Amino acid sequence: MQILTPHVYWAQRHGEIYLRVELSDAKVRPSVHQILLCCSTAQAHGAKGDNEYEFSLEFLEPVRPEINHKSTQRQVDIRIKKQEERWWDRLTLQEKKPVFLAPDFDRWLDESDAEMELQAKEEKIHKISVESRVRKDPYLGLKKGYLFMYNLVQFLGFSWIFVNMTVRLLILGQDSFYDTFHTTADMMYFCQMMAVLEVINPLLGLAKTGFFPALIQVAGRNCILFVIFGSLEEMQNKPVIFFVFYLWSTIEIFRYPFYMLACIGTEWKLLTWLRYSLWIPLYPLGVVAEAVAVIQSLPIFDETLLFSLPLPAVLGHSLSFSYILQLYLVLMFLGLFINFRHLYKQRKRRYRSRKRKVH
Ligand SMILES: CCCCCCCCCCCCC[C@@H](O)CC(=O)SCCNC(=O)CCNC(=O)[C@H](O)C(C)(C)COP(=O)(O)OP(=O)(O)OC[C@H]1O[C@@H](n2cnc3c(N)ncnc32)[C@H](O)[C@@H]1OP(=O)(O)O
Repeated sequence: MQILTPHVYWAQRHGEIYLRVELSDAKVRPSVHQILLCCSTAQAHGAKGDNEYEFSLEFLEPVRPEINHKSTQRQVDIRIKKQEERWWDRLTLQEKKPVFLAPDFDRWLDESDAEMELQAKEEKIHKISVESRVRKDPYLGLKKGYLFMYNLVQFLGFSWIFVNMTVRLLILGQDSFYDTFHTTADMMYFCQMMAVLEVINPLLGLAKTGFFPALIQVAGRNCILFVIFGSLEEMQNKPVIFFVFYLWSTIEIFRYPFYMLACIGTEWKLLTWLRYSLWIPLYPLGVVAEAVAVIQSLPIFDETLLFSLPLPAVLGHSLSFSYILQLYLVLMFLGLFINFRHLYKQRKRRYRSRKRKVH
C-alpha cells in the first residue's frame, strides 16, 4: 500500500488553527511538537481509494502540544491552540505554500472579521456572567415584587386623579379648575409622600433610577404641593393647581405602567415611546405651571408672614419666606435643566440600545 498526501484546508482565529483533512472514515494519529505537526491516518478512504495517508506541517509559530481532532464519515477536523494569541501572516514557516494546503473558505475570516467575532464572543460571555450574577441574588423576586406593587399603587393613585379631573372638566368645564385641590389633594398627598421611596430605592440598589434626578423631582414637587398649595388656603382655589396636577398625572399614568412591565421583563413599544417622549413637552410646561404657582404665592407669604425668618431688630423684623421662594424659582430652572438632560440621555440610551439589539 503506498503512502499518499491528503488535501488539507486551513483557517485561523487569534488563538487557534483549524485544519480540515479530506478523508473519510480515517483513523488518525496526529502529534504536534512545538511547531511540527505530523499527521498520519491509517486506512482512510480518499480520492484514490483505501490507502495510508500522511502529511506534516511546520507552523509559523509555536503551538500547544494538545490536539483536538474528530473523524467523521466525510473529513477529519483538527483544532490546535496557538502558544500565543496572535494573528499569523501565513500557516507555515516556509514562505511557499505546500501544494496539498489550501484555505478553508467555509471557516475563513480575515483578521478584522476574526476580531469582531472575538469581541462578540466576549460580549456574550460578559452578558452570561452578568445574568448569572443577577440570578444569584436571592432577594431578586422580593425586590421585583416590591417594585411592582409600588408602581401599581402609584399608577392607580395617579390614574384616579387623572380620571377624576378629566371627568370633572368634561362635566363642569372651566369651573372644575377652581376646586381641583379640594377634590384631589388627598390622593396627591398620598402619591407624592409615597414618591419619597423613589429617592430611597436607588440608594438601596432596588431601582436603577438616578439618585439626584429623583431627588430633584420629588423635592421639587413636594415643595409645591405641601408648602405652596398645602399651607396657603388662599392658593387652594386657584386654577393653576389644575394645570400642575394634570401635567404631573399625565406623565405618571404612562411612567408607572412602563416600570411595572419592566419588573416582569415585558415591554410595550407604544408605552415605552410615550414614557420616553411625553416628558419633552410636559416637563417644561410643568415647570412653567409650578413657577406660576410660586409667583402667585409670593404676595401671600409677604402678607401673612408665614414661614418668615425672625431677624435681629437692626436688620428689620423678619425675612419673608417669599425671598427664599425667589431663590427657589432660580433653582427650579436649574432643576429643569438637570432633569431634562437626564431624561434626554435616558431616551437616547434606550433607543440606541434597542437599535443595537435589532441588528
Ligand atoms: C437638593 C434639593 C433639591 C431641590 C430641588 C429644587 C429644584 C426643583 C426643580 C424641580 C422641577 C420639577 C418639575 C416637575 O415637577 C415637573 C413635572 O413633573 S411636569 C410632568 C412631566 N414630568 C416628567 O416627565 C418627569 C417624570 N419623572 C421622571 O421621569 C423621573 O422621576 C426621573 C427621576 C426624572 C427620571 O427617571 P429615571 O432616572 O428613573 O429614568 P428611567 O425611567 O429611564 O429609569 C431608569 C431605569 O430604572 C428603572 N426604574 C426606575 N424606577 C423604577 C421603578 N419604580 N420600578 C422599576 N424600575 C424602575 C427603569 O426601568 C430603568 O431601567 P432600564 O434602564 O433597565 O430600562
